[in-house]
Order: sequence, then structure tokens, then C-alpha cells
Amino acid sequence: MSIATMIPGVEGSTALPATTDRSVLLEVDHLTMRFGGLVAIDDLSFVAHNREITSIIGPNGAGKTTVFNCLTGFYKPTVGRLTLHHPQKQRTFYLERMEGFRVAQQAHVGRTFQNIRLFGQMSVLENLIVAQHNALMSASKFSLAGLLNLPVYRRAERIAIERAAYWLDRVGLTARADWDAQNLPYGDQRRLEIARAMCTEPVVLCLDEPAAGLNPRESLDLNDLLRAIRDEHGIGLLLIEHDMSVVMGISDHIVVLDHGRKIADGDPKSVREDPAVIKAYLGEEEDEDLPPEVAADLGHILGPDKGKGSRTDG
Ligand SMILES: Nc1ncnc2c1ncn2[C@@H]1O[C@H](COP(=O)(O)OP(=O)(O)OP(=O)(O)O)[C@@H](O)[C@H]1O
Repeated sequence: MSIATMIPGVEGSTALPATTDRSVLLEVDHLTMRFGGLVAIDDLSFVAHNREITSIIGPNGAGKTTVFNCLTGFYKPTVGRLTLHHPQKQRTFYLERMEGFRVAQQAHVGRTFQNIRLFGQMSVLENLIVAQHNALMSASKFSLAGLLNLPVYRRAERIAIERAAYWLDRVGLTARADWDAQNLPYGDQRRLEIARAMCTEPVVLCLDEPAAGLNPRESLDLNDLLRAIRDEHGIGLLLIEHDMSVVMGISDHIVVLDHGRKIADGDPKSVREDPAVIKAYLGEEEDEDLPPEVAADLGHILGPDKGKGSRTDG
């Protein structure tokens, strides 16, 4: 079977066609996460739709990464239900009940990390092959078919290599396929992490600050890549991002947290105008002068005429 029949966006694909289908992909109900006496997430509910980019924003410590950690099986929530409606398998997964490693394996929730976590001493290509470990192990019948190099394993191996090649091309890293991942420039490492997550064939991709450390050009390219993943690959994206030009530029839907609580939920325009959001980002002392880069970020959220305040980030 050609990789073209397996990867959405490639000629001959059998994946879901790119439509305007906005079916609910993920439901978060009454999610609460306590660490001892600290309530990191406090009764949070929201939905994310298929084929949309949903951003979760809020000041430092608002609970954004904790939401991702609960969704992806790194944390067990104290209370709450996380329901994934898998559009291809027509199945529902209760993520909070699953063992952590099964969340990626069975429910196909992929993620990238705030601090890049590549296999630094493996090549770029090897990082993408290792990401397909589950499929390869299954095809090898957990060793025998692989050891004997049976056709079923050879086919799975070929598909894994073709998928890796496809994603190398999509993120512009084909020429660096043999480099050790640790030797890539920072922006390339960020894109390799996204490619690696996509090689696991997620139905929802959670991206934790993918634009961190990117220059403006790289940041614009990232926007294009994320839009293309949404539009061509028929999945939902969840984004945590401090760069408000990225958030406001590509989000279909934004959920705003402050001290673990949801304070706003809607499209970028309504969130930008929401008084609770303005207050969370500006704080009470609106006259305080901010550093220029912080004022610029606030300008992206609140519009050019408002860029002063005391709270500092996305
Ligand atoms: N494993 C943990 N143990 C104890 N407290 C934690 C743990 N993980 C997160 N927290 C706390 O939960 C709160 C929310 O943290 P979280 O990292 O989710 O916020 P965030 O919005 O992602 O912040 P940032 O934007 O700075 O990354 C913080 O007070 C943090 O210290």
C-alpha cells in the first residue's frame, strides 16, 4: 500500500476529506486537579471541535500545562471527565480512566512539550521512526515477525519510513534527515517535534508552546504548518502559546484560564473584548508601565490602544 493512501493531504488519501465539519472532538467536564492544598485546575469545562485550533491561554501558573498533562495521561485528575470522540474509530474514550501510555496508543492523543524532548543522539529520521514504535511492534508480533523479517513486518517498516519521509518533507527537514537531532537549530527541533507527534497519527494534537524561541519568520511558518495540519489532516489541535500574535492569528476558539478557573471561552474577537480577560491580563493597576515586549503582546490580545498593565504573558 502506498503512503499516499494513508496520509491525509496526499494524493490518493483515504482519510477524512477536508470539510467544515465541526463535530465535538473533546469534552472536558468539571476537571479539577489539586496538588496538596494547591488547586491548579478548578472545575474546568470546555469543548474542542474537530478541524479547529483551540488555544488555551492565561497568565503564568494559570493551569494550562496541567490541563495538557491530564489530557495526555501524565496526570490523573482529582475530579472530572475527559471524553474524546474518536472521529475515525467512531469510539468514545474516557481519557481520565486510561493508563497514561494507552492515551497515545489507543485514543491517539499526541503532544509536544514546552521543553523540547527529542531523542538528541538519534538522527532526525530515527526520531520519526521511533515515534511509530507501537505500529511496528504490533506488526512484528512483538518480535517473531520482525526477527524473521516476514512480509507483514517489512510492509509496516516501509510504511513507517514513507510516513517519516512525508513529514520530513512537510517540515522542511529532508536535507537534514541524517543529522543528530541535538545538532539541529532550535526552530528545526521544534518542527521535528511536531513531525514526530504527527507520525503517531493523532486525532487531537496538543502543542505546548510550539512558537517558544522562534524568530518572527519561523513563527509565521509555524502558523502555516498548524493551519495545514488542521485543514489537510482532519484533526483537532489544542494549543498553549504565549505568543499572542500566533494565538490570535490562527485560533478558531480560545479558552482563557486564570488561577485554574475558566474566565472566558469563545472566538478570538469575543475573547479579546471580554472584560474578565482584559482584567486578568492587565491586573488592577492599569497605569503601571510595562516593558515594550509585554505591551506588544497585550496589544495583540486587547487591540493597539490597550497595552498597559501588571500581568505579563499568554
Ligand atoms: N506536579 C506538580 N506538583 C505541584 N504543583 C504543580 C505541579 N504541576 C503544576 N503545579 C502547579 O500548578 C499550577 C499551574 O501550573 P501550570 O504549569 O499548569 O501552569 P501554566 O499555566 O502552564 O503556567 P506557565 O504558563 O508558566 O507554563 C502552578 O501553581 C504550578 O506550580
